[in-house]
Amino acid sequence: MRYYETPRISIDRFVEEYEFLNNFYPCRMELDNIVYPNAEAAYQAQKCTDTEEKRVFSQLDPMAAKRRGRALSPPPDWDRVRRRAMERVLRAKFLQNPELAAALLDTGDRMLQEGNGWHDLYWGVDLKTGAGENHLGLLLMALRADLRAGRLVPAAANLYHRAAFPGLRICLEDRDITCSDCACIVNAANETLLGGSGVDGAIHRAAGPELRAECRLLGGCRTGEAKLTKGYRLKAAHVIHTVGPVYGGPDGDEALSACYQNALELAAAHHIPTIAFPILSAGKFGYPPQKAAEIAVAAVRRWLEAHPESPMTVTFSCVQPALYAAMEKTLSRLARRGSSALTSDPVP
Ligand SMILES: Nc1c(N[C@@H]2O[C@H](COP(=O)(O)O)[C@@H](O)[C@H]2O)[nH]c(=O)[nH]c1=O
Repeated sequence: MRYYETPRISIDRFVEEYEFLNNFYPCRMELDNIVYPNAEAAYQAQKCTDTEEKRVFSQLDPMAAKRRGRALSPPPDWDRVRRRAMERVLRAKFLQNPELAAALLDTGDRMLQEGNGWHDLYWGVDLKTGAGENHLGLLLMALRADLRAGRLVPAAANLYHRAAFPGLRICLEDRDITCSDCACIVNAANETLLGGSGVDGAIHRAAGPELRAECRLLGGCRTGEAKLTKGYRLKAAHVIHTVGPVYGGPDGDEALSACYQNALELAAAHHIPTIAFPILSAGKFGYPPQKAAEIAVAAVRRWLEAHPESPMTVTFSCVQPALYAAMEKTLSRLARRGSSALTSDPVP
């Protein structure tokens, strides 16, 4: 039985399908005219008084933001104002990402506790001893109550950027793949196909338990292979699950290319016209961003070029700034070579 299948009154770790409650969860939010890629970056930036210093955080992945924030000397009254700073960040995160507000409401009346093993007794509680003040959990529960009572209202849609590379039949977006408008999204699954952390947990949470029930019937999936299910509560009608390789293993790059090619083959066999990929193996499986980006683009290009008659357009959904930058660089280089037009517009 996996963590999220255990019947429970409280949610006492922000992992797997509850990872969206974690400040490391990738999601865009704007605060004081700066757009951040995750709540950790937005929070750590609040330690800076200088706007240009704050702006540096708009490009940081959560771990880099945490490290940089720790190295700063915070304002003298930080201990007094940090809870209020976190409240503003959480409001921005959930009100500007309506799908996350809905997921927070879906936690019902369950106690939210940021159980951790790194002895943060202010924002969370120690998983072993249960000691801690749990301010992050308390703020999330207060926000949930405000949402439920209608005192706070989420935006109608979230903000993201989309770069089109029409000559390549490829787009790049910096929004969460679970919000994709494509007919099919690709899940970076593990071999069990029963859900996990990262994008896998996010897709299972957004699709609902019916997805896990269908996945159970599939008998797992080997690295490099791809399997199709319905999308259930997702906007996407289908999900293709594929298992990328862990970085550094033998034949990993070939297996990674095979994931893209097999997913596209399966999509085409089901007459799926639009498909969104995350950058496979670039999260917990450890591929460096540039390498993962180059393999992703090369594999998709190879398939599209081999199928000129196919109506398929491919979107890469990429919420992490370092990965987005690597993808943009790789696609722009390719588009220039193909002398294709390049547009980049904020949406909606
Ligand atoms: N967690 C997350 C995304 N994570 C992205 O999915 C890819 C696989 O990472 P991993 O799941 O760690 O193996 C990787 O490119 C990572 O940046 N994407 C999204 O749209 N939404 C999410 O909630």
